[in-house]
Amino acid sequence: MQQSPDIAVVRYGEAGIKSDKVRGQMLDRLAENVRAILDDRGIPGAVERHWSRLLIRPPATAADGEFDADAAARAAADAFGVVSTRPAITTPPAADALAEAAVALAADHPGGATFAVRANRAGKPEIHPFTSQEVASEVGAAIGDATGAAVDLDAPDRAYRLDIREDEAFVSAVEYGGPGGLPVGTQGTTVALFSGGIDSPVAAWELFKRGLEVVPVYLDLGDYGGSDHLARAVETAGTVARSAPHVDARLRVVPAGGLVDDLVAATGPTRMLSLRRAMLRVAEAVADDVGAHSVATGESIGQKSSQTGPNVRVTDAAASLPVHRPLLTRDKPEIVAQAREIGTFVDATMNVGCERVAPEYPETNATIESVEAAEPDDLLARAEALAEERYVVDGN
Ligand SMILES: Nc1ncnc2c1ncn2[C@@H]1O[C@H](COP(=O)(O)OP(=O)(O)OP(=O)(O)O)[C@@H](O)[C@H]1O
Repeated sequence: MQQSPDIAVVRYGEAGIKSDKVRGQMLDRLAENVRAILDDRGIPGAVERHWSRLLIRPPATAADGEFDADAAARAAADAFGVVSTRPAITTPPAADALAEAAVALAADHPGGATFAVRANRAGKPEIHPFTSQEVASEVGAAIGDATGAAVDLDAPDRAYRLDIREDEAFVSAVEYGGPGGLPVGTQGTTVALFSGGIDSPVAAWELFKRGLEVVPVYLDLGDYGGSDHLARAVETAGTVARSAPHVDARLRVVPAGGLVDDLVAATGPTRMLSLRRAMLRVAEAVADDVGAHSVATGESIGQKSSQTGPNVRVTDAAASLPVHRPLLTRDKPEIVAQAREIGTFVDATMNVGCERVAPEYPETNATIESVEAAEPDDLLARAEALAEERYVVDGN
């Protein structure tokens, strides 16, 4: 019998609790997304939908030993909608076969580590001559005999998992956590204002996580921006898009230096609000072109003067599409921790971009009237027109 993992088992979350029709559509999409990640990373694997899991098996064309179940499981764990993945050994659904596979996996059981066996059985009860609990203790006894390790059912150092179905079973000792959420492509498209700083990449990641296709838009602020600022945006956009390689999430760059220069010359305390309003209009114009239903930012309430409650009202008044702010209620340390975790945190804080455009004494409690009175009359129309000048930068 096979003694090393020959399959990757993929568990999904919320898609599984939808109505049959919606679940079917979501799982087709999830399977497609996992295939795209495997292709993008050059990992062979045939993705199947199967009962309450996706399975990744060796492709029909794979030579012996060419399929790397662990690599497939690790890659699939990046797909939005996936809760966890496990490289596993396929066995017949019989207790002795399950025990043999588990003992094979226990060959590298760390010395002194405790373990538990978790069994999950589906199918008609009469098919298997055991309950989940009975088979778990039988397999547990075999692992204990082979390794001398102690059982800890509450907080084991390692869990051996048995996924038992009517005609086959899967035994695993390793589990990779996925992001959860919904499969990308199931919730339409949004245009995200993307500076490449700490917040907007995390916001884009959160939007992907809820199944949206994200089109990132960067405004090049001319003398207030800089090539390193743009390079950072390209790099972080590429990092976020790695989990959805079949979606066109390349950075759209809009040359906005002239508009910013004029805004700096014309405005004082309300400048950042006018800039944010112009940004929203650029994003809306792009949204119209790409068929997006909304726009998004990385703003968090009260984090900056332009993001106070009253000021958010003023910026939103320039938009007609819904403005999504996935980080609205998040604290900065949490956002920083998440940026590190998803790989978008950039160490050097650049003193470029919005920080340099900001006035010395920014307004924190603006009214729509005061902002409109200060900003150039043609600002929003000019912002819409600028969207036409966008170009695409591919970070990969
Ligand atoms: N140059 C830019 N191009 C596109 N969007 C931008 C740009 N600068 C800011 N934004 C958008 O405006 C939001 C608020 O920007 P601001 O600089 O005030 O805050 P921030 O918390 O530093 O954001 P970030 O960390 O995302 O740069 C950003 O999250 C982003 O959505």
